Amino acid sequence: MDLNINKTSPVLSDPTTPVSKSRLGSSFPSGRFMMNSRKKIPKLDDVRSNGWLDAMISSSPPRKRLVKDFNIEIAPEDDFALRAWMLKYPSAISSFAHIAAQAKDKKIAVFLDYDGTLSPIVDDPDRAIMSDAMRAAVKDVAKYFPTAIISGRSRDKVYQLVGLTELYYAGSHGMDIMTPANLNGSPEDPNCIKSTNQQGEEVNLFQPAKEFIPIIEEVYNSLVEITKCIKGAKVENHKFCASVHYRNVDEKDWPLVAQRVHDHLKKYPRLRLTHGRKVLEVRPVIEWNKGKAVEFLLESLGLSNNDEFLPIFIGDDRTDEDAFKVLREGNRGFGILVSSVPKESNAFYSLRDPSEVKKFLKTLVKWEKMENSTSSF
Ligand SMILES: O=P(O)(O)OC[C@H]1O[C@H](O[C@H]2O[C@H](CO)[C@@H](O)[C@H](O)[C@H]2O)[C@H](O)[C@@H](O)[C@@H]1O
Repeated sequence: MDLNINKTSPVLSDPTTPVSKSRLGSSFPSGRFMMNSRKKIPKLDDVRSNGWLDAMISSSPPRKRLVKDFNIEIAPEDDFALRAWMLKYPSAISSFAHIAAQAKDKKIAVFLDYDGTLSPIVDDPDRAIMSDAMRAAVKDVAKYFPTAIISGRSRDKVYQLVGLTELYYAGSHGMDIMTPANLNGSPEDPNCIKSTNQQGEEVNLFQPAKEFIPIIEEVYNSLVEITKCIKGAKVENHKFCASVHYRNVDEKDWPLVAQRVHDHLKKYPRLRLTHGRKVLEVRPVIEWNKGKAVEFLLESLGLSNNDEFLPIFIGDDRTDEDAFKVLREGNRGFGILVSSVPKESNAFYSLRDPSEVKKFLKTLVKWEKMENSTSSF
């Protein structure tokens, strides 16, 4: 399908990593590895050599290690690796004094991912429910700091899961951002439209991939179709992107998931694929990601002056790295990676899991309250 891209669109005219070329190899024979009960299981050399399988295997800590992370059993070599990693990405809780020193005389802005950050990773994406205690902690944070959720899920879905009206929401990896209509500094952008939120208030919607809505709908339907015979596979439609989950697929069938998605996406050169935690994310080839969304929100919420504001982004996923990178490279603020196992990251600090995220958010509020009380003397 050929999309009619206008000049103001951030769509890349010459996509650097279209699914049909580059990383995935253009010589992939279509249908060669399609699942067919009468055919032998294919060799799958291509998905291996182009890195898809490695990326899929390393996309989330294996269950055995997660069990270790709950201190049930830690092998000495893992313990050593973890401690070495923690020196590079110190705990945001134990380093709080350092964070507070950086935030001195600045206003913190808080950006939060949802899955794996505010809610624990669970097998069924529809059951990734945030605890009441976490909701209360986020609500409290939003009383003191501008706070936004930037999720890979659709904006409606993440709002439904979080349910707090005091936050800003960006869904579909930042391709769907809602901000109040009355804000100063909302950029005059052709991708911005006026709308109303669920409370009937006027809002601005920034949707840089809106021309992709029909294609995502189409590809979602076909992905459902081509994965329906792979036990455990699940596809989600996030309006501006789609997710193919393989967490519940038997590991021996992961190559089939990869192959089917790969072969299918060859028909869509304007869509690309990124890896999340046991999920393949199908998204438009536009220059837009969570990092751009952070920049957009800082700008439109009037928080972009580095001398006045310190943005913090907390996330657990590869897609959060774009946000960490923007903050690190712009020397603006910093990322906090949520991980219980060593991972290379553009974040500065780490937290092990959502319960530590909650603790960090509470510490932030406590510190801000203290700062306010001492500054009023
Ligand atoms: O940016 P996020 O808010 O972290 O969203 C990323 C993806 O999160 C969800 O999938 C992940 O969490 C699920 C529930 O714990 C888990 O089952 C799955 O394996 C994870 O990848 C969501 O379902 C995806 O659509 C998001 O893209």
